[in-house]
Amino acid sequence: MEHKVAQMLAQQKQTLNAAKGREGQRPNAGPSRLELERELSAVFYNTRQQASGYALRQHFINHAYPPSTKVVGELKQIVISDLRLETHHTGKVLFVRTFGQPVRISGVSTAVEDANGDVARLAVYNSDPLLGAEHVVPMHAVFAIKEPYFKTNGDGGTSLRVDHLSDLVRLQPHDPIIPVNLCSRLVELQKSAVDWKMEGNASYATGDFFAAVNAYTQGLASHSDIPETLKCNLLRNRSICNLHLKRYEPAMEDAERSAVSTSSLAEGMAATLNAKAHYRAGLAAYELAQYEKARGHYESMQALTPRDGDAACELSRTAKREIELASGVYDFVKMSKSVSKKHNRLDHASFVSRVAVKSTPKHGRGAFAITDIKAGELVLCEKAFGVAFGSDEGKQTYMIVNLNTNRGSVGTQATLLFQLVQKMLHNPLQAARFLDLYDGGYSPKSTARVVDGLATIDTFHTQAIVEVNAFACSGVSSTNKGSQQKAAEEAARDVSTGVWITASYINHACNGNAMRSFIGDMMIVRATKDIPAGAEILMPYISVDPDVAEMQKKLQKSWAFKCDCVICSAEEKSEPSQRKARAALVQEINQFLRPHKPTAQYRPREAIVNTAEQIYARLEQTYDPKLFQNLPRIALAHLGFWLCHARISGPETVTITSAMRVLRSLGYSVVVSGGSVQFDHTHCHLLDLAIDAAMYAAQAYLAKGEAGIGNQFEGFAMGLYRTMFGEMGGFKERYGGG
Ligand SMILES: C[S@@+](CC[C@H](N)C(=O)[O-])C[C@H]1O[C@@H](n2cnc3c(N)ncnc32)[C@H](O)[C@@H]1O
Repeated sequence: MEHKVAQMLAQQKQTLNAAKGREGQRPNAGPSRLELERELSAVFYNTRQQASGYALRQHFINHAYPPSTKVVGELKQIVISDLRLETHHTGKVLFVRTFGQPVRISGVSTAVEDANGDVARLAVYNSDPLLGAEHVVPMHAVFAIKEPYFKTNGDGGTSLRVDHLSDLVRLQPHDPIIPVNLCSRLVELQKSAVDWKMEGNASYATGDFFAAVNAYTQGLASHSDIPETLKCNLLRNRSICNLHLKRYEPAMEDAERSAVSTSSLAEGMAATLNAKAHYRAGLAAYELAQYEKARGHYESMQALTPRDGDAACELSRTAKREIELASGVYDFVKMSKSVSKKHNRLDHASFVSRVAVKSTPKHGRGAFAITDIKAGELVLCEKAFGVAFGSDEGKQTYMIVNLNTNRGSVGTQATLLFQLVQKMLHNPLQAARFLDLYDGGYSPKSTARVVDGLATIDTFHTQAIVEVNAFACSGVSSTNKGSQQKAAEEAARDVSTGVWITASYINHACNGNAMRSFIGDMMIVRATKDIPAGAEILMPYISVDPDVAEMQKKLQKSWAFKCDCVICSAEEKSEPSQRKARAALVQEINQFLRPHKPTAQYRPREAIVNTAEQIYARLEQTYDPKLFQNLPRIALAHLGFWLCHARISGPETVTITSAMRVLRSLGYSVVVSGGSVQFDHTHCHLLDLAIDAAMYAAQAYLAKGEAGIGNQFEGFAMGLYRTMFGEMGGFKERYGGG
C-alpha cells in the first residue's frame, strides 16, 4: 500500500506540474449549461449504481493556500469569464447560483451560473462524507465563493475548486449584496417571519435540519421588527436544529438568547418556553463539556417546570460527569462492557486535571504532572476531540495523499480531517483548542476567526496538525471484543484514528513513564512508573522496535524527530560493531523463531530451545553492560519470552528463572526475599510480555506451594495489565482465576 501511495503522489505531482504550465491562461470554451446538467445526472446515476459496492476513494491535499479571512462585502466582484486557470483570485468574490444535481465523489460537485449566465463546474472538498451532497451545495441556492480558485482537472476540463469550506458562503435570498440577475428568480422575498417559521418546522419534522436552520435564519433576517415572542421561537427552534447538527456553540447561543419575558406571554406559557430554552442550552453546554453551566441551565429548567422529569434526569447525568471531571473516578469495567462497534462514542467527561502543559527545554511543549502519580494510576482519561472509526466507514475507504507534507495514508485519516473541519466550522471556540496543537511547523498559522458566520478553518493547517497528533485506536476497547492481539492488529491497520487534545501534548520517549489505551473514544493514560509532581509525562508513540535504528526511522518519518531517550542514547553510544551485530541477530531471531511459535499443541524440541539459548547469550553480549546497566533490552525480552514460553512445562524453578529474566530485560527490578517480593518500575518498559512473564512466575510459585509469593506476582501482573489496557476486563479470560 505504501508503494501505491508513493505512486499516486508522483502521478498527482506530474498532473499538477502540467496544470501549472497553464497558470494565468484563459480557459478554452467550457461545457454548456445543458452539458453540465447531463454530466451531473450521469455521475449521480453511476454513483447510485456503485453505492452497493466497495469503493476506494482518493483524496488529494493539493498545494496549500490559506482560507479567505475577508468578509464578502470587502471583496471585489469577479465573473466566470474573468477567471484565469490555476489562479487564486485574491481579493475577489464570485456570486453564483447552483443548478444541476449535486453529487458526491471524493468531493461534492455541482454546477453554477453567475450573474452573466455563464456556467462552470464547482467542486467542494473536505465536507463531512456523512452529509449528503445536497446539504453541502443545495440546488438553486446563491453562494459567494470568496477568493475563487479556478483549476484544470486531471481530464483537461476546468472547475472552481473550494478546499476551505468557509470560502463558500451561502447567501440569504434577500441579501442586498447579491447581484440583481441572480436575485430575479427568487420568490422567497415576500415570505414573512411566520411563513419561514412554518417552513422551518416542516423541515424539522422531516429531519432536514439544514433546511430548517436555513428557514429559521431567513425568518430572523426577514424583518427588523419581528415581535419578541416570534423572534424567541425562531431562535429556540434553530437551537434544537443546531443541536442535531452538532453545532453546539450556536445552539447554546440561540437557546440563551431565546428566553421570553414573562410580560409578553401568559406566565405558564412563558415558563414552559423558557424551560425549553434552558433545556436546549443545557444540552449544548453538556456537549461542550461545560458541565457547571449545563447544571445551571437544568436547575433553572427545574425551577420553571418542577414536574418535568427531563431536568432531574439531565441533572443526574451531569452530576456523574462532574464527578468524573473532578476526581477521575470512572467505572471502567462498565464502560468497557458498554462499548461496541455501533456504540463507540461514550458519554463520559474528560479527567485531565493532573496534567499541565508547559514548555520543555528541547521538545517544544510537553505535559507535566501536577501531583505525584504512582505506577498504575490514572494520568488522564480523555474524550476524543474527534475520532473516525473504521466501523463507520461502510463500504468506502479513503486514500489520502498530502502533497504539502509528502505523506499518504489509507484508512480513517481522511474522514477524521472532514469531521474535524465540519466540527470547527461551526464551533470556533472548540476550534481554537485544536488549532493551538503542534503543526510540524506549518505556515501560515490559522486561527478560527468567525467571518460571514463561519469559522475560517484552514484545511491544510488542520491536516498538518492531524498528521503529527492523531493516534490510531482500536475502535472498541483495548481489552474486550477479541484479544489484545486483534486490537493491536486493527491499530496497526490504522482502522480508527482520533485526536485527543491534552494527550497531544505528551512527548515521546521509548522508555516513557506512561502508556495509553482506549475504550471507544476515551483515551486512558496510566503511569507505568512513579511520576513525581513536576516531572514530564512521556509515552512511546509506537511500540518500541527491538531494532532501535528501525524505531528511529519510523519516528522520523511520522513525527520528524530523533528520539534521545536513555535507551536511544545508550544505543547511540554503543560500539557500531555491537549495534550491527545486534541488528543482524534480531533478523536471525525473527527467522529462526517464526516456524517455532510455542502453543498448547506445539512445544519446540530441546535442540531448538538450546540453539535459542545460544543466540540469547550472543545477543546479551551485544548490550554494553555499563551503558545498559539498568535499562530495558528490548530484543532480549522478546527472545527471553520465547524461551520462557517454550519451557513452561518444565520444572518450576526453570520457569521462574526464565520469567525473571524477561522482567529484568524489560527494566523491572524484582527481588524475592523471604516471603515478600519487591517490584521496582523505575527503569521499566512495559510490554505485554511482562504481564505474561509475571503470570508464569505466579503460577510456578503457586505450583511450588509458595502461594504468598505467587499471589504477589499475580497482583503485580494485574497492575501491569490495568496499566497497559486501561482496565481489568479480559484478564480472567486470558489467565483464568484473577
Ligand atoms: C504530538 S506533538 C507533542 C507536543 C509538542 N511537543 C508540542 O510542542 O505541542 C509531537 C511532536 O512533538 C515533538 N516531539 C515529541 N517527542 C519528542 C522527542 N522525544 N524528541 C524530540 N521531539 C519530540 C516532535 O516535534 C513531534 O512531531
